[in-house]
Amino acid sequence: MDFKVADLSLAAFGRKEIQLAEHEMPGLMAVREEYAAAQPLAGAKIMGSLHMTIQTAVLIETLVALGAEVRWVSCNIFSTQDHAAAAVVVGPEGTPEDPKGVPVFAWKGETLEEYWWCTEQALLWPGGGGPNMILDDGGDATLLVHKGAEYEKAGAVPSASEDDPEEWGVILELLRRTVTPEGHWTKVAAGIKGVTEETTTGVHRLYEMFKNGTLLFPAINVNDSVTKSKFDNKYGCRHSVIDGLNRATDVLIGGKVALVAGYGDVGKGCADALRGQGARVIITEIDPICALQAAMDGFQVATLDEVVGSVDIFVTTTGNFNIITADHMAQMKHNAIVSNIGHFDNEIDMAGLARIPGIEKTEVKPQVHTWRFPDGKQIIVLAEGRLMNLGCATGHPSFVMSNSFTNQVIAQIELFTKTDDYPIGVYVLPKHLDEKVARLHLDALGVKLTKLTKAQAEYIGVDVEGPYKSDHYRY
Ligand SMILES: O=C(Nc1ccc2nc(N3CCOCC3)sc2c1)c1ccc(CN2C(=O)C=NC2=O)cc1
Repeated sequence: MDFKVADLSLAAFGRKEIQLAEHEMPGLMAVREEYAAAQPLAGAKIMGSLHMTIQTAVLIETLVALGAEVRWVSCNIFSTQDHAAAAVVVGPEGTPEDPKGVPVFAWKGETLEEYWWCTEQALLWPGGGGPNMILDDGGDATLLVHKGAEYEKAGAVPSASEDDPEEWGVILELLRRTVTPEGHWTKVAAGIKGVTEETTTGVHRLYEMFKNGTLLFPAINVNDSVTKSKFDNKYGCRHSVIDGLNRATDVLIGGKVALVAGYGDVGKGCADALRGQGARVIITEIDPICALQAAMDGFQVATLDEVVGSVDIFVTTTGNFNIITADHMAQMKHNAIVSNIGHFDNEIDMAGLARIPGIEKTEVKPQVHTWRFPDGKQIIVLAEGRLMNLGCATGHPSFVMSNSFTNQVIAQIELFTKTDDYPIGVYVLPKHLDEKVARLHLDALGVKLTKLTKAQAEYIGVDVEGPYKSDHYRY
């Protein structure tokens, strides 16, 4: 079995954490039980490009339990947990000397060249050919296959231009080495029944490809399942914003003033968590509906300029850029904590902060820095303005990922076993499957569902077994 990970001797530690995570991932364990006999993924050859963490290890081993052959890479050069990668390669039955698990090509701290080499390796099946399914997070695996096929059709690989990002040059170099006159990537693309995509970035790329007529196989947008995005954004961040703050600082949140920029699902989760810790929470918002919701939920809604000098803890959640500027940071209290948990890394103007004459940056510990101004006042910035729940903690907890990843498994089964029902296009899971994901998590929480009578179901125009809401219902 081919693989490349940091250190197989970490496998035993990884296996112990996988066993703990399985207990907190009831949806995946329930799917293993429900489908064990049917083996719906028998014959599936799944290439996965998704953060190689302990929780993802449980996802991988669920796909294998349902009959799939799997090859895996991480979708971020820093996100691999090396003990998770080692445990997946060794497998539950193997040893570091005799690994019996799944080929993984991932380690924490890959270079860009190594990252794309890993993706290429995971797309090459032993004995030739490629996968017949992709499980993607951010769209890099889908991109490589599409660009390879495109350049084989064009008969040439273009050169990167001056202002292209470095990564694009790395991808073109790989493609220059791997496209063939016989059509290596064209054949790989032709062998793929479909892709299931985890996140907004990858989903956006898929809709763009479908719109411009270049999408080569159908895709299921897992991100927009209610039991994925609502859980990641609201419940995941409600947990991990506190986790990140506590691991990074020993600040007592109770009694302090916390500002949450944005009151979408991420902001709602963060505001709820910070209020739960006893902070007085102020919200900033640009959207009148979200602002009204925040007011109805009992939060003060103000502008950052009005309150910047009285806040102890800042959390940005907007998905926009330059929410907290260098000028704002210059007005902050001494030792104010500044953090971002929004989708991108540019919500806090770190470049502007670094340009302040006389500013002094000091690392307190990894992912925690003080920035001292010439007047002696300093602020504490977490994860250098990047996602603080990933830089300072371990992202979302297992139970939240169980919801996301159960959607992935159900989407893989749907696309692999009912391919003819999915002509090339981008789909969301039908609502009854979204509801199924929720159902699979209820027993673990001791939830007892109430059943509709037939008359009640008819009264509201639904089946007794659901789906219970219209497709445009906002949960
Ligand atoms: O991105 C993830 N993780 C991550 C970890 C460390 C890290 N260090 C970085 N740098 C930047 C440059 O300077 C050096 C440090 S970037 C970075 C990213 C990530 C996302 C979702 C899930 C999904 N997930 C799980 O699988 C389990 N819980 C989750 O949230 C995982 C990791």
